[in-house]
Amino acid sequence: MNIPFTKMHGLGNSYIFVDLFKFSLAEDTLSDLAQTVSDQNFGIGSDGLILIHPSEVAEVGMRIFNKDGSEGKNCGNGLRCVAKYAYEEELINQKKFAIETKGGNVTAEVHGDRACIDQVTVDMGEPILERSRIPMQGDHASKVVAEPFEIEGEKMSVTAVSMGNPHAVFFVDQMDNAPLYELGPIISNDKRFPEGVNVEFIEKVNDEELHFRVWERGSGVTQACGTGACAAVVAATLNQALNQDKEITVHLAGGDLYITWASDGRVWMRGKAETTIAGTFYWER
Ligand SMILES: N[C@@H](CCC[C@H](N)C(=O)O)C(=O)O
Repeated sequence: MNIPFTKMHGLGNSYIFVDLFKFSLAEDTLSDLAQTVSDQNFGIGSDGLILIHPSEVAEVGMRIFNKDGSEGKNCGNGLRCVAKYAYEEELINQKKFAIETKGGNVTAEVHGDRACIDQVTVDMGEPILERSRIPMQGDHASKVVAEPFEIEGEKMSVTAVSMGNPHAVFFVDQMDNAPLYELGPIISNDKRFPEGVNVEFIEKVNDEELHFRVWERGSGVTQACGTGACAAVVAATLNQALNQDKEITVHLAGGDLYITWASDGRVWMRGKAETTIAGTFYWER
């Protein structure tokens, strides 16, 4: 099979995008395809696969598959790339439009000329804080804010936020000491999170900046995570480390994202989206 693709990234969080407005893929191939294209030796090399598809409830739809072939429900960096692609490729004519995800619909606005969209703002909607909707085990209606969390003998405290996908946020005094590789994969698969979880370590720099590192469910350490950056700002605000309504600069390994948790409850994300290669992937399953 010859599959036309575009490789794009948001701050180094890279995905192989297949445009299902122009090409079709069978449902039972998607998980294998995600694993194959993501492999840097046998495929193209990426953090996963994103499908851009026609939607009945929005102008365009997005599905995200992680590197291990599991399907996620949302992807902040992917959304900015989908918005750039949809506008540049003339799937959409207006600069502001809705995108369907399995974690809910969002609204994106592209900035720049059709030939070159360099920034995208996304209204990511309201964070979900009830434990059962993260989902996380325990008293279902309660919020998980600075809750004691013991793992591998380490006593930590967790704040859990869903941005359509689950995030467990941990604050550290110094990012260099964050146990990203040691505890990231263990927490991500811990049974307290029945669907797994994206794991973020956050260091507060000042009232307007956070340092951020992530272990993504299904993909491992990545350069950036857009939904994770949103969850981090929500978690920092809930822990009284930040004020609502202020744009916060989140410093990720691959660059900066600008996140606002507005007092009407909605989370806004602004940042870059970039295209690196387009081509054809030859795949024999
Ligand atoms: N990189 C993404 C999130 C991708 C999905 C995630 N690994 C999950 O399984 O929930 C982002 O930018 O938000």
